Amino acid sequence: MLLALIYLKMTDSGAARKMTRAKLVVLGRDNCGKTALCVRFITKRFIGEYDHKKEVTYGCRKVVDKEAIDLEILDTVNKECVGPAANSLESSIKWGDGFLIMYSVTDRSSFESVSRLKRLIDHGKQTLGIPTVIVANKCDIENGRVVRTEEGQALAADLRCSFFELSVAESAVAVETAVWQLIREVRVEFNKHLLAMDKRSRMLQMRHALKNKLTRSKTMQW
Ligand SMILES: Nc1nc2c(ncn2[C@@H]2O[C@H](COP(=O)(O)OP(=O)(O)OP(=O)(O)O)[C@@H](O)[C@H]2O)c(=O)[nH]1
Repeated sequence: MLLALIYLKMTDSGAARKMTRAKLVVLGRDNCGKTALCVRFITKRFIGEYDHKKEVTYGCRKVVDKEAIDLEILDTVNKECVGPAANSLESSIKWGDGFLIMYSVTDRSSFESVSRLKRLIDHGKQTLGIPTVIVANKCDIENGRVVRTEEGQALAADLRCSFFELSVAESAVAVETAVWQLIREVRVEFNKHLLAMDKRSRMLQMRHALKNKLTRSKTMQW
């Protein structure tokens, strides 16, 4: 009874907290369409050619499921996993809350690098279940396709990631759907984390309150 009362008192004050910002990282082999996807998501426009060989972080505010969110989106450049590039990739992974791994259906080596990138994320975060979406791009180039849709689906199922096959060139909606899915998954993780923190802090408060109560009743007996 005493425990229940203390618990009720503490949960009364629990205000709903929302995720208001998130950091997303776009990974994938060169030329698979990472920059095109970031620009398409932010501006809704498709720009054919980009001249960037450096990492860029874009900032934007979007409303997803009626909740505003400030996003930082890191558009990485393709990195081999040796030397200083590996350190930079490691820090990008540590920085991010959610990951979008891209490949092009016209480039088998980009498809083959997906598993390696996912392993690096799992290793960098030291846990499984990090929000990760796999995007197969350039499905508009049907005659240049070398990776079948089913191969992408099977890989994503194997790695337990959401999967989208799309064309950044043809569909702003498809790009938005994929990035929104990632944001939703980041939100789920954020809420899980909050719950775990709340549970821990409630346990500590309960322990503290109980200790005080016991000390007081002992003092009264004297
Ligand atoms: N046909 C077609 N071309 C695309 C699509 N998305 C991107 N491209 C083209 O693919 C090329 C590479 O796109 P980027 O966005 O620069 O690719 P990236 O992954 O950022 O490349 P790096 O900066 O080298 O890492 C550009 O010529 C784009 O116009 C698509 O959906 N369909």
